[in-house]
Amino acid sequence: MWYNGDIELNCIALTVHLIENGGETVEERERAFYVASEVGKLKRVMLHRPGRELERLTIDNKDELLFDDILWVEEAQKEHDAFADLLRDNGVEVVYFRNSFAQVLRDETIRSQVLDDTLAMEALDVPLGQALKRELMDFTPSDLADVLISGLTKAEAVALIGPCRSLVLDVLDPMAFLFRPLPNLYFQRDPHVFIKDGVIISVMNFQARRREPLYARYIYENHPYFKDLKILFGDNKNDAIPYNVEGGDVLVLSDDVVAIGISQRTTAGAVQILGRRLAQRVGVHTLLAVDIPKTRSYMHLDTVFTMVDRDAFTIFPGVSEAIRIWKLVYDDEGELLSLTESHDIGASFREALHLDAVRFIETGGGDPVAAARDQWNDGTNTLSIAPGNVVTYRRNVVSNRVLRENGIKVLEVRGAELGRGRGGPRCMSMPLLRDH
Ligand SMILES: NC(=[NH2+])NCCC[C@H](N)C(=O)O
Repeated sequence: MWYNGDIELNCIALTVHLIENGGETVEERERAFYVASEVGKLKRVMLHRPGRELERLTIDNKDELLFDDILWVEEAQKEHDAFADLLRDNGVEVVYFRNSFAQVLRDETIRSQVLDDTLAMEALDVPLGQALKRELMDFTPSDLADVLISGLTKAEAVALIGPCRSLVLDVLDPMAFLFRPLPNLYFQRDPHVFIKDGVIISVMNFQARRREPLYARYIYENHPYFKDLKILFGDNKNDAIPYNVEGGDVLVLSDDVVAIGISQRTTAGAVQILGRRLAQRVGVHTLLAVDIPKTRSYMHLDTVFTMVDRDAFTIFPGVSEAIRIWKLVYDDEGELLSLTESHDIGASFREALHLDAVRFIETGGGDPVAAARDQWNDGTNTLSIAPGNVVTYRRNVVSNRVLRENGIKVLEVRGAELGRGRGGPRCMSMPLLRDH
């Protein structure tokens, strides 16, 4: 079963243990969320099962919506369900974004604010916006979540509100969107990322994904399950373009070290603000800023570099020469104590992780053609579910073999359709709870 309906999250027991503490019995709740590692045993993850939003893709809009092809939706759903089942079979609890969103939409005030924010992001005229809002307010929370995710065309809007005197409506084709679909939502890694007991709500680089973090923020600010969560970025009006940051660029290496890519999607300015906030709010004092080429095929750091074991990373060799890396160290107040460029990636990671050595396992096993093919199909985008145990797409035959030859346990999932959106198992999952 992939879909647990509206009860999910409410019924994830926040287990209450009664523990003895100096003779006194106190309650301790099991943590609902905490991430201080890239590879510690994965316990809970947020996913989004791709839905009707993918049926909106056409050859004309796919580029703007950040896709390279038109997906066979049913097949993508089957692949995604198999991915979720594999995680469950390995002891990971799966929480669905859509359900959490539907739960916060039960509250009428929140429904109204979400609709105001959604409509304000599109240039609609006021009477049209108001007419739409009136209708959408009457949707069930679950239906409203679906419409907000799958978008609304002019034809659908007209069917909903009836005739409306509006220039905006008149100029649009029937199939044009009044608000856009969110087909990239199944890449859950990007709009939000947990670091310890905090979350970065991303500022997305492209218009096509800007409503994803907006809806995530409503969940984090209102869902009782996320009570006491610290918001690290994205909750004030200055955390906005051009201070972009996307979750695919963030690697939580330990409870004191985070690596962030400077990429097509994340700017150095945002990285520096984040460095200060991470030190002040969640006690992460070291930040490794990793500058990578700014192109679509390497859109995020996790497309060229992921951690597969406590001392091992997989890396796309095509960029290793181009990578530049800086270490930023902060004090508890968020003062920047030092900023140093390093010319040796291995040494930076070894030192930051307090290890004697780190291993780099090359995508494609040193063959440049296999490496480029596998990187494009997310062969470097591995999801660790335990130290030395990763989930990858089956299609990356060479890279999977090389990982195994290096002692990594590889669990494969089909990604023939899912991969056409340019994201792999890591992009599709957002860890909420991991062991250290
Ligand atoms: N963490 C990642 N690498 N995410 C991949 C996201 C792919 C998506 N189509 C986009 O362009 O935004």
